[in-house]
Amino acid sequence: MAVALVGLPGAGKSAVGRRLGMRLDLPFVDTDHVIEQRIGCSIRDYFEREGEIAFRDLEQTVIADLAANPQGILATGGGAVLREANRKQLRDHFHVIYLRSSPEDLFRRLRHDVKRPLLQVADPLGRLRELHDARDPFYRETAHDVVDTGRPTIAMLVNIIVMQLELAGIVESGAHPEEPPA
Ligand SMILES: Nc1ncnc2c1ncn2[C@@H]1O[C@H](COP(=O)(O)OP(=O)(O)OP(=O)(O)O)[C@@H](O)[C@H]1O
Ligand SMILES: O=C(O)C1=C[C@@H](O)[C@@H](O)[C@H](O)C1
Ligand SMILES: [Mg+2]
Repeated sequence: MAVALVGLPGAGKSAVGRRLGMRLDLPFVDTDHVIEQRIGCSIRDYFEREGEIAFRDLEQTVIADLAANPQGILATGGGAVLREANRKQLRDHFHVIYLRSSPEDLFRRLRHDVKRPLLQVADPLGRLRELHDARDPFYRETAHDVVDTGRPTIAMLVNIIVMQLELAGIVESGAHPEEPPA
């Protein structure tokens, strides 16, 4: 069983993916972390040094490698869907969930962020709106399911996704009950 999460920067792919992996007792992999391990520096530094195309080439190689042996929960980079090859690899080898968020919600979450290279601009909200408009069709094209992240907490999103995976027959119904609140 392999699930991939797609969505804009800050949609919660890493945060939700990690918790989903714990809930389903599955390994969690984040393509951004795999890339950082390969390049030995932060994505932000790599972007500045080598440029976006070099980063996208590396991202495509990492996604192809992971799709050759799909397993667990995969959080993808926010721009992974920009290349058709990645959209196909993800859709063919994973059950893909689009974590959809409005640019305004993302801006609220990320306004103090300094790690996301595409948002280090004078008008990050405007940038998020542009990214949303440009990428939303690609996320939808890639995804088997769409989950709105505007109101639910991360824990609620994990419950919603587990329910969707049960309905799709990807996860056995009732096999992964919610942890009782501490
Ligand atoms: N539903 C949510 N409610 C509240 N906070 C959230 C929610 N989803 C994510 N966050 C918070 O927003 C921030 C960004 O989330 P996260 O790093 O998981 O995004 P991402 O989709 O992995 O982004 P990127 O594509 O840049 O890697 C984190 O601090 C996370 O805890
Ligand atoms: O939205 C994007 O294009 C990116 C998102 C991050 O996850 C990283 O993959 C990188 O910073 C590019
Ligand atoms: Mg992430």
